[in-house]
Amino acid sequence: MQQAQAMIEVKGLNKQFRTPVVKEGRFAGLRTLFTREYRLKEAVKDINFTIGKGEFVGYIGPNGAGKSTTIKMLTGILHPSSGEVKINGINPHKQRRQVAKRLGVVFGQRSQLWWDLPVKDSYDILAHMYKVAPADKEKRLAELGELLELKEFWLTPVRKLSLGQRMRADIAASMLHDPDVLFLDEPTIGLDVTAKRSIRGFLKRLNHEYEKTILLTTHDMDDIEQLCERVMVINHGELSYEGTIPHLRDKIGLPTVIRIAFHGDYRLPVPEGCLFPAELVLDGDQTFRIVEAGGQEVRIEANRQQVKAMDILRIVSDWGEVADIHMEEPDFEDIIHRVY
Ligand SMILES: Nc1ncnc2c1ncn2[C@@H]1O[C@H](COP(=O)(O)OP(=O)(O)OP(=O)(O)O)[C@@H](O)[C@H]1O
Repeated sequence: MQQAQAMIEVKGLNKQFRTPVVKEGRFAGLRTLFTREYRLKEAVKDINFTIGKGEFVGYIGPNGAGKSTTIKMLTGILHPSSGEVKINGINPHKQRRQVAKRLGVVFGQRSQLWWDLPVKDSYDILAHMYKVAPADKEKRLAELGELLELKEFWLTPVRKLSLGQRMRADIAASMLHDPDVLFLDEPTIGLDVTAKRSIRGFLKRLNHEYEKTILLTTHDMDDIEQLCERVMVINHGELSYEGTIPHLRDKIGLPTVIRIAFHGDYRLPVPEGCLFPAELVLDGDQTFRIVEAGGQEVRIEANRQQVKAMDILRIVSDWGEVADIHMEEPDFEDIIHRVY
């Protein structure tokens, strides 16, 4: 298999912050000023990863885990304490301007557009700042206008846009200079379900059709599940997981819940008066658990890596006449909660 061109390369990345220890008691302010005692905060510890061209990768972790610190080092805003970052072969700290040309950044919580100006005027200013040639600007705005459906609010001042429109306008702004890599920070925060769905649709198209490499930080696990093929989890400054979402599901191994409704009587293969949950061992050491049985419904839990859905169906059909069967895969939020 051909290896994708590396777009983001991070090797042995560390960032420590030195913050003054604040004294307590009388004259605390003065004593803090003069004692020069510092506390070291290791915000990012020996992080290594590579993101290939055209990948859509999630970067997640609890509050204060080190996500923003990493992104700031990737964009060249922060200088690493040690380690190396390359964006399409360029070092963002040493060649910040060249890297800025290759990067687009979207912050869900703040806009890069001018609040009182019509959307179109913000694009004129940004195109000028990024030195985008007028013909290229017109071509890109025509494409982005169609992709992100900007025309309906082209002449509206940014402060009058809905949050969903503002996010679309901001995504277009980040794309104006045709960057290779996009950093998205909470791009769907505060949006209603319809606006979220449309933003996710646009982001998918940017990734698939325009081959943009995207690194997404968010606390919205639906964004991650629906958009990212790969996820990196950072916790206390260290990468605690890196891989695909299905692999993460398998690794955490939360069970699938299966609800079976029976027509009429059914007989469970457990002793009379047995307390639930009851473990059942099948051929070949596979196990699943009957968690609850009441009325016409039985609830079981199984690890789908061990027990196939067809085996479960075959087994429960021996207990009685199955009227309905319903499977609930483990919730992604619950899986992530285990990783955090
Ligand atoms: N300039 C700074 N000076 C001192 N400590 C800092 C500084 N910036 C970040 N930190 C600390 O580094 C750690 C990582 O912070 P960071 O902002 O990277 O976390 P995060 O994962 O982005 O969190 P969130 O999800 O809340 O945005 C935190 O403990 C934070 O308090």
